[in-house]
Amino acid sequence: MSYRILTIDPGSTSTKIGVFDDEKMLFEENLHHSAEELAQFETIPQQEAFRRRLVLKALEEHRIPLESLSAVCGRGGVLKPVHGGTYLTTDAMIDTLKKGPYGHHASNLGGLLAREIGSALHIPSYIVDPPVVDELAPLARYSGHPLITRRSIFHALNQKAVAKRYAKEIGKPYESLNLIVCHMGGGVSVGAHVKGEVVDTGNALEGEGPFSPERSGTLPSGALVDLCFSGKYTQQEIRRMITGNGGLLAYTGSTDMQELMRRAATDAKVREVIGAFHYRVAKEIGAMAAAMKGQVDQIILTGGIAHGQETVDALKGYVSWIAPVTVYPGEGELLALAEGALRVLRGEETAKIYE
Ligand SMILES: Nc1ncnc2c1ncn2[C@@H]1O[C@H](COP(=O)(O)OP(=O)(O)O)[C@@H](O)[C@H]1O
Ligand SMILES: CCCC(=O)OP(=O)(O)O
Repeated sequence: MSYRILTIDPGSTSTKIGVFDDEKMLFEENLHHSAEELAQFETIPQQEAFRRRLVLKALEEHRIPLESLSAVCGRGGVLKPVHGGTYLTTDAMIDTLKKGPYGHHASNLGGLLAREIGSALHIPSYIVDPPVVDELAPLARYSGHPLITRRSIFHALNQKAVAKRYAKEIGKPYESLNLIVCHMGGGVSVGAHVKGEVVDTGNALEGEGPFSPERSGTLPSGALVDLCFSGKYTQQEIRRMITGNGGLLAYTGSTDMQELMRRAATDAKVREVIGAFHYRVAKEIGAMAAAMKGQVDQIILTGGIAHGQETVDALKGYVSWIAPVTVYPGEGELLALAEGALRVLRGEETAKIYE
């Protein structure tokens, strides 16, 4: 039996979609949304109908009859902490994605879009490995103060997908390996994958880990408190410094690593900032190696920035003494969504229920 899956990966400025016949991609498209288009919506969930119309238009343009779809699978979202796997969209999930009690992120739209399109067609809708996959070991939850517990919010979908891809390529089960996966895109996350579970990572969405193109990562807490109470910034402005306007953007005015690499040829300041980015990412990989007591089979670099040879070379220079390095540039999120839905449709896995 063959299945046709519509996959949807919403980002802050685009919605990536793909249609798969089983594992074979029929097409993928990156639907860009301008700042003006999105400015008409006050909240992320309010963008759902606008993005849905564009998704349905793209299906029409690619001559995919809606009745030919077997299931819809979206990337999402910031839910309460859950274990990895494929989740059926439920009313409880939709309520959380709309209200955002655990956080707001464009991926919240993945579940909302999947559910709306799926229920109109009377076909199942799912999400797979949302960013809130939480498999942290007990010790990894300690922050340093009992009022603050560390959270696992990371690029779970792509990290798990590349880790499983590596396992498949070397012919071993994912559950038998110790891997450090480093995702470098608009956000950056580093995960310690021990025998199939991400036992340590951080909140890559808000203020933990290395800085990224648009996020500050961990900041010295005393200095941050001083900024918060300086009277110069609103709460929203501080939050934007941490997520959206932090990291490479704050230092250089750009989130585009390719552009920055070009500028670095003649601009010593930009060269140093890129050097600091590599240094900070490498330190996080080292921290995960320590958490794994040095028992690391492989380090995997992934995300858009892993396309850059300078970054790959710089990181190898810092961390290849820990373990060999494999590079899977870009992100396989659409295929990972299709595979997650297929495992359930084929009966290889039971869809989990978000309560
Ligand atoms: N060939 C490349 N070399 C270096 N950086 C690259 C290359 N291609 C893309 N990037 C960088 O990857 C980043 C975007 O990564 P991506 O995974 O697409 O992010 P997201 O999906 O989170 O928006 C940008 O900073 C972009 O400049
Ligand atoms: C860390 C949560 C997921 C995330 O940040 O994704 P993006 O980098 O795509 O925004």
